[in-house]
Parts: sequence; structure tokens; C-alpha cells
Amino acid sequence: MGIDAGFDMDPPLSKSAIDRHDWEQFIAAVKARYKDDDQFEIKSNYINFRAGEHPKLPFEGHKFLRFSSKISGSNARTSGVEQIIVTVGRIARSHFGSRVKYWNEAANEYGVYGWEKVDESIISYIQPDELETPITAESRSDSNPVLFEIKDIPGKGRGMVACCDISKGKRILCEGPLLTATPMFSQAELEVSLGTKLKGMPKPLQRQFLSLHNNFPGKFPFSGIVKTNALPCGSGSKIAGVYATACLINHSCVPNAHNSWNDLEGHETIHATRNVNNGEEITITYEHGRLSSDRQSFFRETFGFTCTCSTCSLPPSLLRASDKRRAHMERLDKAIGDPARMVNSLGKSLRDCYVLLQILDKEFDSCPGALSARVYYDAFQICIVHGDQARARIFAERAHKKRVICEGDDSPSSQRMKLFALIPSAHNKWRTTKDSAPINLETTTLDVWLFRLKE
Ligand SMILES: C[S@@+](CC[C@H](N)C(=O)[O-])C[C@H]1O[C@@H](n2cnc3c(N)ncnc32)[C@H](O)[C@@H]1O
Repeated sequence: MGIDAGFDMDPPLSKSAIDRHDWEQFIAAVKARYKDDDQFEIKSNYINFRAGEHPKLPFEGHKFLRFSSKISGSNARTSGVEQIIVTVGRIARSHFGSRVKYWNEAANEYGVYGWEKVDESIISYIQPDELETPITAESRSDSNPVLFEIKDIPGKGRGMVACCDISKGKRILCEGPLLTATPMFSQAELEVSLGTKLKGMPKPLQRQFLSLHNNFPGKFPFSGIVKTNALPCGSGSKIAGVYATACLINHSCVPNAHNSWNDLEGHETIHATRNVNNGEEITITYEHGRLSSDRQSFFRETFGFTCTCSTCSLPPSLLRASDKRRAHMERLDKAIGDPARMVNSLGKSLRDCYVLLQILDKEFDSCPGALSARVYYDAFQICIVHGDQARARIFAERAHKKRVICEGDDSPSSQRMKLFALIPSAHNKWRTTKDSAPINLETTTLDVWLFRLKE
């Protein structure tokens, strides 16, 4: 007999394009989480976990009713299947919310479906039977409320458009990458590496990738798609992710949403950084700073397009005013980042932060998003360097609040800011008390500690 546990999808997903799309995002997130795990196995039409009773996830979401296994017995215990159920269930929850129903017989909880129906559904995983329908607002079921739809945007190709009023800080999307790519020595090498990755992907995901826009068609079509669409996995990261939906979001120099890579969860999130009206296009930024002419050259060279956003389309006098603000922002940013100035001119550095926040508000319609989170963090660091914990705490609180709007409370940076707001001195990793040096060490070993030679 034994004890079973798992989660059910109630109500089951439909075959609509939106449900299919959401399921593909979920499958991509599971793959990102387990890609290096020996127990994770990709079959032609489903994912198999070699743990417990081998719970499975089909690539066709409408077939899925239950993910479960016996959790009692030595096989279940040694394979850690219960943890897999919890983790996969958590990822499912982040995509499907309360539709995912956990149950555990140890707690006298039972799934919503009978075993006969569940077994039938699992058998059906083997044979694919897919439908192709375009994504529209109407195709999303009521239990899965629609926030956006993908539409043609004049002059920009496809884009993401709000289907209801979206409030500031709302998570619009949470998505695992279809694939990630790293720069190679040559484009030919990147093309080969992408070809190998694509071959290993299930057909629906391959199709998603190939359907993305390509501004660089020709000899290297896969790298062209990556170049046009990839978003860096974290600021300054050399690894970039390609996403089925996030890559349909167009750029604006004054965006209303923020994209952020969560390294712990292996997914990208999109949050509204200001209130977005029903029918308004949702935009992120591919690049923030610089004068408009520099931005345009950057977009042309790097992504192969000319920006037609509301800022770049301003009449010349207003565009000059925007450029003037951006030039001032760059000067202040540079001055604030100067470590010597940070140490020697505390007052000036803090005033620069204040002025920068005012200009950001003006340039970004009072919603500068992550840019203001960064300035508050800079102000926090300036205060911490000078032992001013009272101000440091308030700056960390503000940085945290801004981060939560852009990335949610679960992002690593939001969590870090939360910690600094609670314990500002936690920022100082080198903090010691005068008696915490090791004792009785001979000079060479003491020097290893003293000069941090092993770090
Ligand atoms: C990541 S894709 C975004 C989705 C794309 N519009 C599509 O149809 O799949 C980036 C491409 O969208 C277009 N695009 C994005 N933002 C734009 C903007 N502000 N102005 C003009 N074109 C833009 C450009 O062709 C750009 O190379």
C-alpha cells in the first residue's frame, strides 16, 4: 500500500493557445531547475523523474492531472521523491496559482481525481496530439485571468499589451528560458552550439524559439534569433536567456515594466514599474542611459533596429531636454561611484544621490524603477562606509521597497536589501571585533589569515 503524495491540476488545463503557452513556460522552468540533475530525464513527449514511482510531466499540458508518487518506503526515501514533488509543485504554483492542489495521504488529504482517470491520462502522454491556435485574450480561461495579450504594434512587430489595468509592482510574467547562450569565439561556433541545444529540446519549444523575431537573418539564423532577443541573466552577466514570451516585449527608453533574472529560481520576471492602463503596451528597457543619438547607434549595431519609443519620437526641443537630463544623470552616477569621493566627500556624495533621484523622477515620469533602487543602495553604502547606520537603515528600506516593485519580494536583491534594512552592518562582510583574530599561529599561517591570501 504505502503513502502517496502529490499535486493535482484542478481544473485541468485546456488546449487553448494561452494554456499551452503557460504550460510551456512551466515546463521550461522545471527544465531550468533540474537540467543538471541525474534523476531528470527528457523523453520525446514528457519529462520523467527517476525517483520514487517516476512521476511525469507531459509536454501537452491539457493531458496533465496529477504529479505524484509513493513517499513511504526506502526507494522513495533514498530517491528524495517527496522533495521533487514539493519543488515541482512550487514551480507549478508560481505558474498556475491555486489551480495546483497539494495533497498528502499522511495528512489524510487525497487528490481530486480517481486513480483510473489519472492512469489513463498518464498513458496518453506517449502519443502527442497538438493543436495550433494563436494567442488572444479570449482564448484564456476565466480561472487563469489574463494580464496581457500579444498583438501587432505598428512599426515594432509583435508586442505585449495589457488586457486590464495593471497596478504598479504587479508580477506580469514569470518565465524560465527556452535556452541560454554564452558568447563564443565566433558566430559559427555559437551557431553550432545553439543547433545542438535546439536538437535536444522538445518540438513545441523548438518551434517557440524559431518563431521569435530575427533581425539578422542569413548564414547564422539561430545566433540571429539570440542576438535579437536574448536578455542577460543578471546585470553584466555573459549568459543570456531566450524566452518564449518575455522576448515579445518591446523596448522603450521610458519603460513601464522591469525585467529581472532570478538566479536562485532560474527564471525571469516582469513587473509593472508604474500603473499600466488596459490597452497600453507593456515595455521594458534594453538599455537605459546615454544620449538619444548614442542609444540609437547602440540599438542599430547591437539589436538591428531603430527605436521609435515615445522618448525617441519627441519633438527636437523636448528630446534635447531629455538628453540634457540623461547627461546630468551620467555625470552624477559617475561621481557617486567614485570610491575616493565616497570616502572623502560624504556630504557631496549624498547630495549627488538626492539630485540624481530628482532627475530620475523627472525623466522617468516619477517611476524610475530599478534605477532609483540602485541610487538608494549607493546612498546606503556611502553611509555604511562612514558608520552612519541610522541613515543607512532608511536608505536600505527605500532600496528594498523599490526592488520589491521591480522584482518582487522573492528576488535575491530584494532579500539582500531587506537584510540590510534590518541589520545595516551585515553589509560589512569584513567586520570583526578586535579579539577575533586567531591565536597561537606561527607567522606564515597568521599572514594567510591576515592578508586574506586564501580568499
Ligand atoms: C525582442 S524583440 C521584441 C518582439 C518583436 N517586436 C517581435 O515582433 O517579435 C526585439 C525587436 O522588436 C522590435 N522593437 C522592439 N522595441 C522597439 C522600439 N522601441 N522601436 C522599434 N522597434 C522595436 C525590433 O525589431 C527589435 O529588434
